[in-house]
Amino acid sequence: MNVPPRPPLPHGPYLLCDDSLRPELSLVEKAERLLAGGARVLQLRMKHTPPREALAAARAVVARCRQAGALCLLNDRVDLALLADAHGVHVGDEDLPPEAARELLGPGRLVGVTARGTQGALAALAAGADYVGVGPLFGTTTKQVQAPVLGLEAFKRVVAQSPLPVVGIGGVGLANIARVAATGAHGAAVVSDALLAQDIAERVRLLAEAFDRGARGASLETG
Ligand SMILES: Cc1ncc(COP(=O)(O)OP(=O)(O)O)c(N)n1
Ligand SMILES: Cc1nc(C(=O)O)sc1CCOP(=O)(O)O
Ligand SMILES: [Mg+2]
Repeated sequence: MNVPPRPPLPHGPYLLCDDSLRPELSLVEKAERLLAGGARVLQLRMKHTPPREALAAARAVVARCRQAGALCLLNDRVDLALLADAHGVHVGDEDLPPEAARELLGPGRLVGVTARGTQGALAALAAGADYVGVGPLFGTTTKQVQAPVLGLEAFKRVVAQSPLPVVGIGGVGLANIARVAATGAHGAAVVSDALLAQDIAERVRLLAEAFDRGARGASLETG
């Protein structure tokens, strides 16, 4: 049986639709605003949503993403990704191992894995991952991360050495996303800078413009 190839991960801002910020907005409302700003990849991160509500939200958000031509990845939850027909998952050390995620999801969906450095990126490749989320790049208050802040220089080395596309995460926002893009990173994951903005859609547009500016600078540098 022919399985359609998994979609490529788009370059640029990688937006998290998270239930821990802006509780006055539903996850679907957050997703709609992120997508209205042109988000091309969205990760649905639900740490506080009960299972039945999470399944309904996953189905609704995946449907919105598909309508908008964007990818939807589920944070942690391989079961919800399958039930909601999402484009894939993102898993870290406290989740199912990436090999198991790949076994369940098959070859047609994306598996993203958290890495703290180059060794983690090499291990993720061996485990069948499609990309790595590398962080924390800068300080963040969105999550207590049990790993040191990398900073741009160390992050740039990981980008250069990683065999997989790298998405930077942690403290990324409009003030620094161009510099993240200038490292050659494939993407930059943003949670609070987008979701806490008064106009979420406009913030996503600005983040994408700034990422493109930084990436163009990087490609001029490398010829
Ligand atoms: C793109 C991206 N990178 C890293 C993470 C962190 O995932 P994880 O380590 O599993 O932590 P939680 O998000 O589950 O708290 C991510 N979500 N996305
Ligand atoms: C979910 C997550 N994972 C991280 C990691 O380093 O593994 S940092 C993080 C939160 C990022 O939020 P913000 O964009 O608001 O700083
Ligand atoms: Mg996780």
